[in-house]
Amino acid sequence: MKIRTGFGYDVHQLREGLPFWLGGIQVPHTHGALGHSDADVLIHVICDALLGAANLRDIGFHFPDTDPQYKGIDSKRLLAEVVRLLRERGYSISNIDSTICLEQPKVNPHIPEMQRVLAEVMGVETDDISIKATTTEKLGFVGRNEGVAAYASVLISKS
Ligand SMILES: C[C@@](CO)(OP(=O)(O)O)[C@H](O)COP(=O)(O)OP(=O)(O)OC[C@H]1O[C@@H](n2ccc(N)nc2=O)[C@H](O)[C@@H]1O
Repeated sequence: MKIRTGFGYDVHQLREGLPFWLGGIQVPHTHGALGHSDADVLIHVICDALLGAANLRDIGFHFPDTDPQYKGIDSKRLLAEVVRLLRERGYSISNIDSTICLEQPKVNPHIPEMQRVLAEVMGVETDDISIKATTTEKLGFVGRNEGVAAYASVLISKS
């Protein structure tokens, strides 16, 4: 049995009037995330953690932000492809832990739905996906509501 860990980190700017996709759902807010795709920072860090665990480079390597086919793409499709890449190499996902760094809005009310949506995309149990949130006490770009950051760590295994 080979057990490997992976880690992901990503940031997106927040802009007024954009849709705020986070954890595979749209979160009601005055601002949304800016990006080439739907800019779902939580999905991106889970993708990077999974790719890193399997030593398959990173999300930008597989889905370049210069490629028109990814313009506005639903990041759940990127996640499904990353899971496919791991599965075809014999890896299974043990568990994921993540933290969203965001001053507002509160993420807690949306976490159960995010877990349900992401578990379905990845073919895992909701209990395998931990999602947490924190402010940065008004410090830095997150504290100034200029952006959203996220971190994820994963454990994958193959027999
Ligand atoms: C999801 C996508 C879909 O197109 O776009 P966004 O919606 O985030 O914009 C991309 O995969 C989002 O890739 P992401 O990796 O977050 O973007 P960037 O931070 O700009 O990095 C793009 C690529 O450049 C590489 N890179 C980045 C910084 C750096 N100093 N040197 C590098 O070689 C990274 O390894 C990555 O492969």
